[in-house]
Amino acid sequence: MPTASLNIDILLDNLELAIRQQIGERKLHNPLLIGIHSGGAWVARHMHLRLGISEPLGLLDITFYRDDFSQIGMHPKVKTSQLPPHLEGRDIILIDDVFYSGRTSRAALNEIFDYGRPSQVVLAVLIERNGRQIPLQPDCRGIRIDLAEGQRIKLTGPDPLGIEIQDLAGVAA
Ligand SMILES: O=c1cc[nH]c(=O)[nH]1
Repeated sequence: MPTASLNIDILLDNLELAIRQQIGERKLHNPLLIGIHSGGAWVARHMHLRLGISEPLGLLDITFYRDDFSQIGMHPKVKTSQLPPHLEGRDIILIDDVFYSGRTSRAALNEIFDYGRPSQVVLAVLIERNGRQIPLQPDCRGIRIDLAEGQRIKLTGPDPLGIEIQDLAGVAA
């Protein structure tokens, strides 16, 4: 059972504003938007439209870059990464839905740097929650929330329809 719901449109508005500020402050030139599969891809699609960027959106599947890859089973569901061949010197806005431990962002950065050496990378997330495990943090966020132990953020599809804070104790296994 959800204990609270978050308004997606308000979070998307906040994130768009925060990204526009970063573009100005850091003087991002012709930024390339990259969404992390799967939750980051829909957020990135919204930002891509809202910011009116004509270059196709980049998409990143971090499965092979996960630090727990050896433990995630024999048949991981892998989507293809779609990135321009040259990231050298580019200004990149890397987008995810939820920032939690920081490990997904670490994996995404490693993959990006294997394609080339960007000039700048800005990390933008719809929701930043507590629980960081490594020294990375987003530059832009739609909201920052502190969850209690045993709570999680659940995005309900499609696209998504809703964002709920759930008590894990109330979620069927
Ligand atoms: O590398 C990663 C990415 C997400 N979650 C993990 O535990 N490790």
